[in-house]
Amino acid sequence: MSAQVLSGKTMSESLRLEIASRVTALKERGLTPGLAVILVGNDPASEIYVRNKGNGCTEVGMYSRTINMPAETTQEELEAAIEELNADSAIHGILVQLPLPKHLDEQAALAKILPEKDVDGFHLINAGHMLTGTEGVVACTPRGALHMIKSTGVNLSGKEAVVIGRSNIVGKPMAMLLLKENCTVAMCHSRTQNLAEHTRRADILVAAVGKAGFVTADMVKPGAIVIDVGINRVDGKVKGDVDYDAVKEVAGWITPVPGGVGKMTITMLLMNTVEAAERMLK
Ligand SMILES: Nc1nc2c(c(=O)[nH]1)N[C@@H](CN(C=O)c1ccc(C(=O)N[C@@H](CCC(=O)O)C(=O)O)cc1)CN2
Repeated sequence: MSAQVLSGKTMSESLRLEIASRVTALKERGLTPGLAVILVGNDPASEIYVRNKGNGCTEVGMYSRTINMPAETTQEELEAAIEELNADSAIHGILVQLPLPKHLDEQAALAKILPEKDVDGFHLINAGHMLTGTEGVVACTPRGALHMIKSTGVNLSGKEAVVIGRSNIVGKPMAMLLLKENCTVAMCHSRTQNLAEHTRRADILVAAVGKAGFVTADMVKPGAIVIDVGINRVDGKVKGDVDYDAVKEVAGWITPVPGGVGKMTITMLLMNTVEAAERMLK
């Protein structure tokens, strides 16, 4: 039997209704949640994501501001822009769109964002909360992926989860979130030996590799939840890390690309921003 498709579009629509009603409640108390996005340079994909973030804010009734900075921006200029937003009471969430131009120090810039305004969850304080399982801001893509996994209704406790990819943005936080759900988690990466032996044991398989069609049907346990975080451009089309058509025939649940986890990323950013604003009133 073919897998059930977990639609990021459908889940985002209902989550955005919830976010919009929380924004309305905040506005009734005199606070309009505000998100600031810093974009350095003119990477075409980043420009689209940043525009979609602004449109998302408008859709749920939030205030948004985009700070466009030239590709030659210095570290000092970038950090000064962040400091200004830290001090701005109209802004509850700040994010620096990644990747940054090569000459800039990403970690140093992220460290300048006030942890309570870090709606990407990339600040070391929030990464530490993730590691210790304490309350902090959870990175948007893994948070969206976990929401999709939970939507299956499968009891995650004790299940085998395999995450392929060890990035700070997706792989590592994803593994921590699954660990918090009491999964037995394996993190696989480019040096992992006998990768398929690991993936075939997975009840939950998360692919964040960055290679189109990398996960093939023979690597998947029948009935598994397969979450595809990959966004690869092939011949002008967006493809995931999973060989979707073949894996769909083996898995129990699967996320499509496009229209899967990617769609949830911006929705979870809106969720993190409304939550940051709510914390201001507590
Ligand atoms: N500061 C950040 N930078 C980056 C993040 C992030 O979470 N914070 N993630 C990615 C880019 N990203 C958001 O910024 C993002 C990627 C993909 C999507 C999305 O909707 N994907 C669509 C397909 C999009 C396409 O056609 O290109 C989908 O999967 O349906 C949204 C946001 C790196 N940088």
